[in-house]
Amino acid sequence: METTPPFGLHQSPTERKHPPVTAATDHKVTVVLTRPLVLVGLMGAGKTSVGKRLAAILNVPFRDSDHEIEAAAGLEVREIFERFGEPYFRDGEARVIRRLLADAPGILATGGGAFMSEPLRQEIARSACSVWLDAELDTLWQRVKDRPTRPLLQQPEPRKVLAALLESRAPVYAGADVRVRSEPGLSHEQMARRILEGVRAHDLAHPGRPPALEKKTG
Ligand SMILES: Nc1ncnc2c1ncn2[C@@H]1O[C@H](COP(=O)(O)OP(=O)(O)O)[C@@H](O)[C@H]1O
Ligand SMILES: O=C(O)C1=C[C@@H](OP(=O)(O)O)[C@@H](O)[C@H](O)C1
Ligand SMILES: [Mg+2]
Repeated sequence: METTPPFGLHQSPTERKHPPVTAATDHKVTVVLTRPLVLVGLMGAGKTSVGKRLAAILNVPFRDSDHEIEAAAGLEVREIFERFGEPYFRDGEARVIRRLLADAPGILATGGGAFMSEPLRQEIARSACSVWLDAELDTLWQRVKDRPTRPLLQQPEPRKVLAALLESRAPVYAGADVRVRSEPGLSHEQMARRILEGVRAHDLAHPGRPPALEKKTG
């Protein structure tokens, strides 16, 4: 069983406006998150729960756009949909994500619909590294079916709704920088470590861009 983080983390000097945040150290190697990791994917993919685990491993801030919207509105996502409608929610979601993208680099879990916005995708591409948590319909359904919190699924035949969303959104999620498959049986911890591997592989494959995870020794 893995018990130690893959590496410690120090925020390095970057061009961001926020000061460095000192984080866990591990051995002599430190790693700096130079831009946010933005988790995208359908409801139930694990953006919120795996994202929290990932942030804990890296000892960086965790933010969830749904949570931020709820805190700002003083209402649950379901209530915002009911009282003000989806377009109102999407406006708030875009505003919140823009704000969080400008924040100190950390893990940002988005709501499953956020990445459908072309302008937001462009902003995420400029200032972050996006990671698609890609799970099969059966896996997603098992995870969301008993919860009343997702307004898009509070209708007849919710599994069909989820299937249709997966079909229409998957090609858009596929535009994320990194794709990590969420297979049944993989724990949150294993998923978080897969994400780190994926981001490192993406960094190596794109030497022209500063890496999202910068390794430092000493
Ligand atoms: N890899 C995983 N292993 C086990 N359970 C998971 C995994 N990923 C997500 N879950 C569970 O599925 C449910 C939905 O996950 P959540 O993180 O809220 O997804 P999202 O934010 O993408 O909608 C939660 O109960 C969560 O604990
Ligand atoms: O897919 C979507 O459009 C939505 C996903 C939800 O977040 P999760 O993906 O975290 O469940 C939440 O933002 C809202 O219910 C709409
Ligand atoms: Mg979530």
